[in-house]
This record gives sequence, structure tokens and C-alpha cells, in this order.
Amino acid sequence: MEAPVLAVRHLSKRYSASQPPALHRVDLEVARGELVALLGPSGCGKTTLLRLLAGFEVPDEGEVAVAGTVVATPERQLPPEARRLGVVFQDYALFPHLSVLHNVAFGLRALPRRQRRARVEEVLALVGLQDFGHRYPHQLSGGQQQRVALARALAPEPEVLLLDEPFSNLDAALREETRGEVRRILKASGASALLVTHDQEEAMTFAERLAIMRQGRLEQMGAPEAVYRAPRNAFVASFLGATNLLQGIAEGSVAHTPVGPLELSRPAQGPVLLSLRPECLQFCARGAPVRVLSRAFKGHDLTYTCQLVGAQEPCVLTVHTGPVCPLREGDVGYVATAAEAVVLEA
Ligand SMILES: Nc1ncnc2c1ncn2[C@@H]1O[C@H](COP(=O)(O)OP(=O)(O)OP(=O)(O)O)[C@@H](O)[C@H]1O
Repeated sequence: MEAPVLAVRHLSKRYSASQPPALHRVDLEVARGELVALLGPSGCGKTTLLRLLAGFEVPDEGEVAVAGTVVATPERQLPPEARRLGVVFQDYALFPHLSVLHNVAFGLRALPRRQRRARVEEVLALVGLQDFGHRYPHQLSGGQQQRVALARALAPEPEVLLLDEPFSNLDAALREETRGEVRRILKASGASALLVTHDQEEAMTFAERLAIMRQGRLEQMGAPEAVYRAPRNAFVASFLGATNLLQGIAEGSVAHTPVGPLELSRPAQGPVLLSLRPECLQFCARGAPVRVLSRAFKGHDLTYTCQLVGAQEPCVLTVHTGPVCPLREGDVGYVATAAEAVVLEA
């Protein structure tokens, strides 16, 4: 099997002795041609990891290898420009006084003129901006500037692209469109990329694999659907989409919970913590009685927040339904489950 194009081993970084480490023994690999998203809440260490990869910080422990070459250890670091990494920043960081052509040619100064021209034309065509070479950044829309930044980063044919929250400056509609476009361009060019984001939907739609971080540690890695369906713990379950966390008592493949007996993702005995996604609960003619606390209509679906009636401990449930459901605030309905509950802690 081919070696990973990016390999991070046991990487740690602490900014000050009085603070917990910003990054603690992180292991992460990106395969050639793979799109990976690094996802986590604010302050979890995403930017720190990116800065260590790019060569803007020095690790305390561990190493970074790009295409089999070690580029950073605590003792020895290659300079950023020698790491064969491309970076697309949140604010694009285009040179305002240079035309699109010159922005894209910036990293190609070592190439002979004719080759440089050909490569610039090639990447501008790849991002669909072949007719914009003579414009300046301020004459472009946000989405177009983003594509210029991408073309500039791709031009020197980096081994891996690091994308630092690249869509966060775009408004919602443009963000989705640009994200799809950038993904298409990266797949078409066979690029390998690590996208840093705190946006779950962005990570899930963009990446083939997610790396979920919390407090400087990697919590779980896997394909978006696999992580969504089988989160390893309560943090991952709640961070990647909404979920209901329920206590229960397991007896083999079933657990007794405040919403009734639930089928389990794996057998367990005794006290368990379970995750049940809102779309796995349905309003039915029979089931656990709930009172509707709030109802949010979102066009294509509805989100209900409900309180279980008659439970010993207060129990609030989130339920997702299709766009048509008559239950209103204050109504009593009945919920039943339509899927297995995921065992998080047994
Ligand atoms: N230069 C620095 N000096 C001291 N502490 C820092 C420095 N940079 C980051 N930190 C701390 O390290 C931790 C991780 O920060 P980091 O910026 O890597 O997180 P992040 O996941 O990128 O957050 P965000 O999504 O808000 O950008 C935080 O507690 C932060 O306060």
C-alpha cells in the first residue's frame, strides 16, 4: 500500500506551562487523493495543528511527514516553502496589487517563463477563471477570489493542500456552491487536502474522512456516515449533528430507558449511555407520551423539542419529522423509535 501523503505522528504542542496542551499526541494520516476534514469546536487545536503542518510553529513532540519526507520534529524543521504543502487561508491572502495571473504565478517563480505561463493557464482553466487573468482581486466576487486562491495554491503541485476555513467569508448560498465547486476541482486534479472547519455540515459534505478533535485530542476518525452512525462517545454524537443522550439499563440486545425498551447497536449489560438521533424518533399512535415544548418549521423538515410525560427525571427529547405534522406547542403526542440506539458507554 502507498505511504500516506501526510502523516502526523504523536504531535504535541503546549503554548504555556500554565495551560493544557493545545495539541496532545495527535496521530493523523491523509492518503494520496483523499479529502479529509479536521473538525472541532473553537479552541480545540485545529489552527495549531495546521500551523505545525505548514511550518509556522515548532512541535514539542512527534513528527510530520509529507510524502515520506519528515518535515518537522522538535529538533529539526524544514522551512514552510520547502514542505510541498499548499495553503488556502480563510481571507484568501491574495496580493491586492497583483493581477490574477501574477497572483497565480507567484509560487512558480523558479519555472522558466514559458512553463510558468502554461501552468498558470492550466490551473486558471481548472478553476474556471481562464478569462479573468488580467483582473485584480478587488474586481472579483468572493467566490471568484476563493478560486484564485485555490489556483495559486494548486499551481506548484503541492503534495497536500491545507484549507483553513476557506468558505467562512462567503454568504450561505455562495458557500455551498463554492464548496461543491472546490471539491469538484480537487477531485478532478487528484489533489490531497486537509480542510479545517468548525462547521459539521461543511465537513460532512466535503470530506471523505473526518477527524474530530476536542481539547487538543483526536476523538474519532472515519467516513462521515460511519462516524454519524456510530459515534464513539457523547461528545462526538452531539457535535456531529443533534442527538438525544439517554440513560438506560441494558439486558443483552435491549435496554430499558425512559422512552421504553430500545434495541441496541451492540449487546451490553447494566447501566448504559445511549445516543438516539432525532430522526430515529417518530410520532405514532402509541409510544412514550411527550408534551411539545417547541416546534421549529425549517421548510423541508420540522424539529420538535418535547418533554417526556411522567418520567422520574426530567427528560427532553428532540424529534425530527417530515414537513407536515399537526402537533403544536403544548400538545401531547406519542413517540416511538425507528432505529437502534447507539451504545456510547457501557
Ligand atoms: N499563540 C498562542 N499562544 C498561546 N495560546 C494559544 C496560541 N494559539 C492558540 N492558543 C491556545 O491553544 C488552544 C487551541 O487554539 P487553536 O487556535 O489551535 O484552536 P482552534 O480549534 O483553531 O480554534 P478556532 O476554531 O476558534 O480558530 C486554545 O486554548 C488557544 O487559546
